[in-house]
Amino acid sequence: MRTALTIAGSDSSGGAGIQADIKTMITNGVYAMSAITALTAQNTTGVTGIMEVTPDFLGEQMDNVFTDIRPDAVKIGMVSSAALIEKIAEKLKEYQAENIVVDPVMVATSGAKLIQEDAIEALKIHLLPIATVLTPNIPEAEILSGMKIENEEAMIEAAKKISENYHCAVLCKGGHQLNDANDLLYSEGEFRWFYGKRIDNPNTHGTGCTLSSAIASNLAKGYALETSVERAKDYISGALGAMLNLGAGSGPMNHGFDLKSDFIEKCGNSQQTCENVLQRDKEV
Ligand SMILES: Nc1ncnc2c1ncn2[C@@H]1O[C@H](COP(=O)(O)OP(=O)(O)OP(=O)(O)O)[C@@H](O)[C@H]1O
Ligand SMILES: Cc1ncc(COP(=O)(O)O)c(N)n1
Repeated sequence: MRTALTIAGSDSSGGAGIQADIKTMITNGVYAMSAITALTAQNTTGVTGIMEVTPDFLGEQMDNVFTDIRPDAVKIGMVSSAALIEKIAEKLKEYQAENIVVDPVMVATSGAKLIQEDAIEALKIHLLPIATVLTPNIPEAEILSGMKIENEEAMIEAAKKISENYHCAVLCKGGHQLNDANDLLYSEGEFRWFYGKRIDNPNTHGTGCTLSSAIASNLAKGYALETSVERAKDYISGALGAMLNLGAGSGPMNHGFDLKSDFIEKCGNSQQTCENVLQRDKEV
């Protein structure tokens, strides 16, 4: 069985972070492991507390994983401090980790800041250059590229700039755009759009975590980057289209979505999503 490791923060409400990553990895057919960077006390309405682990303890978790069940892919989510980022980079290099997906989590859907200011610089210096693919949303891509993104041309320009500056592929996610939920992949000088109809679902807690974990799972299974993104986009459309509605704020998605339910009508990739997800379920 193929394996994946998530290095991220725990979300007590189960919608984002480590919990979303593990749910996604299991349903995408890989064995899931975790190295936890911080505990957060949060729910669908907000984050009330963050307790970081020490860099040494994070390193110890990674040592235990890599020296026993080596991950075929690694997903990195919330890492709030520069010292933790440096430790992750050191260990990934030591173990020559492959298929590294970096989701540069900065601000939660609920508005809480999940990264310290100096950690953004550490992210640029230590993690981006070793990433296989980086998955910023639009506000994160604006910070990393230093430019405003107000349309699809600017999305292409920003992704190109980040990719060239940090030598990694960039998937700029369009969930924060006004119209459709189209994501742009810029890799090795080429770009490709992954189109998605905007699903009328206010419960988007953990969409970024879920998408990056689904990409990591597919890379772990040996799919090429473009195919991994395509399959991950189908997965997120299915999970959002299942219209779970829990909690008082922006709620979590349904990872156990049922293909026979009516979600196909609601999600953008329609029949293709259904076929890809059926194929995925067969592989599991
Ligand atoms: N309403 C929606 N309908 C369809 N797809 C969506 C919707 N919202 C987000 N997505 C998709 O979900 C994925 C995550 O995108 P988004 O831009 O929301 O990331 P994010 O802001 O990092 O997520 P998070 O909410 O976890 O912070 C992308 O593939 C995006 O296109
Ligand atoms: C531990 C953790 N990691 C990531 C997010 C971002 O997810 P979202 O933007 O959907 O709140 C979060 N809220 N909590």
